[in-house]
Amino acid sequence: MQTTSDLNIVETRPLPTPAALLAETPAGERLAQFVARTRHDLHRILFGDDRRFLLVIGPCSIHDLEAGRDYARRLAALAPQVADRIMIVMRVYFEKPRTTIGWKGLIMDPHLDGSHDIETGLRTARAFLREVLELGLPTATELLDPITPQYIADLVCWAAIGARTTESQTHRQMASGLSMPLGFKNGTDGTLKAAINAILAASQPQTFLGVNLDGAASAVRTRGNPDCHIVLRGGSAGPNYSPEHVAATESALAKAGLPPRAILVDCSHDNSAKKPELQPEVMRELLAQIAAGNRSIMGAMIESNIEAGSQPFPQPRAALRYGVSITDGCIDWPTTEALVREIHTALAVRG
Ligand SMILES: O=C[C@H](O)[C@H](O)COP(=O)(O)O
Ligand SMILES: C=C(OP(=O)(O)O)C(=O)O
Repeated sequence: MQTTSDLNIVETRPLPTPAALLAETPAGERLAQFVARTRHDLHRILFGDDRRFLLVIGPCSIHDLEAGRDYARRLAALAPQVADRIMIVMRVYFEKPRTTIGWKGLIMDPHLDGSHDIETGLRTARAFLREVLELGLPTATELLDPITPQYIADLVCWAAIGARTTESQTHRQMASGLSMPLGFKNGTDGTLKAAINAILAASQPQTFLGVNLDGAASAVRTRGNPDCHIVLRGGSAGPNYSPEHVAATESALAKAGLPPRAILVDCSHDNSAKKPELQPEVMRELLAQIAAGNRSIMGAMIESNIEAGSQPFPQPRAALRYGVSITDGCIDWPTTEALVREIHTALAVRG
């Protein structure tokens, strides 16, 4: 018989079920309460009932657990000092979308050697998210593979759909079933349409193919996620955080029948021309807009790590420098700490 399928498949390796990994690393009642409370607070910040500023901040990706812990401990010590005006949520990013190819994150390749031990990746991601929550720090992550959420979403307070997948029906359907506030990035071309369509689609009930907690292929029916919003990250035509861009975003949201005041600005990516050291300047520009009366910039995203910049990858693991990103460049910890304090001071104008 002529074989007509799986011609390009090398191996299909079954994974533990989501239920098995959840039982192995349970959230526990205390952390589940913390996640639920944080999501509620995020909803109130994003949609206008809470005057705190949302700051999603942390490494572009987690590749070294010890450095990730070190970063999380520093952020957890800083967060309470500014908590009256800023809600800090740590970027705990395990899935990296690539423009062409490259390391796809700790879930896909936890040993950083191309062995793609996804089982260990999922297990490690769950355990690390729990550690961050244990520090009292809310968690943020990008959700990329549509099966991943079953393994980790209960430990995630805020999620992003990235610029490369905002236009994907698969991701919009997945978002419609997710339980946390979720930001859709604008497309890599810098236009808003895909993100606005995504918010509309994700707010509606959807039915799609997924897996249940026992790992069985399932038809998943959703209610729609009412807590989706836009994230401005710039695009190929340049940044999109100026007052004019923000005003245009407000009117595009209003025209689509969406709340015009739930905008998060990513200071990194094309808003800083991929030069991480420019992020504080972008942030200062946002603070100037807020001081001038802007009421729609509800928060910002910053890529920050222990050390500045990024390092080439792949390279031998032993040669990697501690605390330096292996994906996008970041600002270092001293810059981060000073910037967070500066944001806190500047936000006094909002009362
Ligand atoms: O935030 C991370 C990157 O910008 C994104 O994953 C794309 O990376 P790449 O263009 O290096 O593949
Ligand atoms: C991949 C990311 O961003 P974007 O989708 O905006 O490129 C990210 O925030 O890690």
